[in-house]
Amino acid sequence: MVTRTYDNSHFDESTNGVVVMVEPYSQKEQIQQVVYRILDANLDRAREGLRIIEEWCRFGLNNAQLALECKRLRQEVAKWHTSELRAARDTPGDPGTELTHPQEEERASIKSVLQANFCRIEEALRVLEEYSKLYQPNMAKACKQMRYQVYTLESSLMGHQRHQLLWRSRLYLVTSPSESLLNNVEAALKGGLTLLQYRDKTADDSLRLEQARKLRQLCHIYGALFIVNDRVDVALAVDADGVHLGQQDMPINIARQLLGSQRLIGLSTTNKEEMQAAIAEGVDYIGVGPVYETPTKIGKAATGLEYVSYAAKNCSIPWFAIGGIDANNINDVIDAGAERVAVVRSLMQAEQPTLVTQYLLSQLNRIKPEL
Ligand SMILES: Cc1ncc(COP(=O)(O)OP(=O)(O)O)c(N)n1
Ligand SMILES: Cc1nc(C(=O)O)sc1CCOP(=O)(O)O
Ligand SMILES: [Mg+2]
Repeated sequence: MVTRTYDNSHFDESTNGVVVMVEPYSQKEQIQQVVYRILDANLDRAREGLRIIEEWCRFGLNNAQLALECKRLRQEVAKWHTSELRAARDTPGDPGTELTHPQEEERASIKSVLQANFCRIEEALRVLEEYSKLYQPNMAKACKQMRYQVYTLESSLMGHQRHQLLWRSRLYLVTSPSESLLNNVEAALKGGLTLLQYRDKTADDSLRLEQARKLRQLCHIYGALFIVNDRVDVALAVDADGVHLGQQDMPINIARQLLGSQRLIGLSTTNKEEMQAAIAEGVDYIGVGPVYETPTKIGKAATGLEYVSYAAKNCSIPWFAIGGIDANNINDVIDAGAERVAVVRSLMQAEQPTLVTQYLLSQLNRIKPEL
């Protein structure tokens, strides 16, 4: 039976030139087909991932600039998706189509959808970069460039997401050491909390890291922002959304250099001068307090409601009234002009943190529900 020959190396002298049976493809061609299939599959993967991100930028964020950047990248990837590569596709013969990971079947939040798809695009571009070296070295160079452009897009989009959520957050839970730290925090997240700060002034670093990692994971599941108090190194180590600093902590410009422009930096302020300096230094939000004296921060004199009223009139960035605020006095703080508050004891010592979270949020949402 004669099928096909591709080169003279298949001529069999022992049979006097009678071709008995030849491989349908030479080994070189077979490898080439495999490379084409890999390129085709990963071009598809990168294009799909970019489309998923683009849809969020366009419909979720209404952000034309980010959507346009996705579209540009998608078209750039498409340019390399030639008919030659598409022709190598063999979906029925691909054992990978049945393989899914349980994590792919469920996503906890938009943030995880975006992160998973950025990973997918970046991986696909890395595969394309390596295999296209066997195909067209120009394509390898282009894929490398695109991968770096996707990293930049990821950083802008994730930074944008963080800032949006910060502006929308009205209640901020600052933790205190507790046996039921994770349970309390999860209960508050269930009540609608979107901003959490891990604060423990005495834990040793190994416990601090372990707790920070667990809290970050919880926040990730509930789509909330996770901030670390005082420690830029811990924030970076656990990939937190940002850090909260006080007037005596690391200077803002150094923290910014370490954290970059996409992570959040909050600063405590107790008077107008500190507020104006904080805004000038480019922090993302400030604490305004202590409104009332509080055993959680012994030795810091209360600023009273006047500073809250001043912040309401003069602060151009998100600010959180803090210090002694609870379900009984929150309306006084709101009446003085606060739209956002931060609490420790009210939630960390609550018997039902979910209900208290819901109550505090309901009071804060009475004013300007559109935030
Ligand atoms: C939201 C918020 N506001 C203020 C503080 C206090 O920060 P700081 O003055 O650095 O004091 P410590 O919390 O480090 O004791 C805060 N943590 N969060
Ligand atoms: C950690 C902290 N910082 C403050 C500041 O004004 O800078 S007040 C404060 C403690 C707030 O705790 P509670 O809600 O239990 O009163
Ligand atoms: Mg501090």
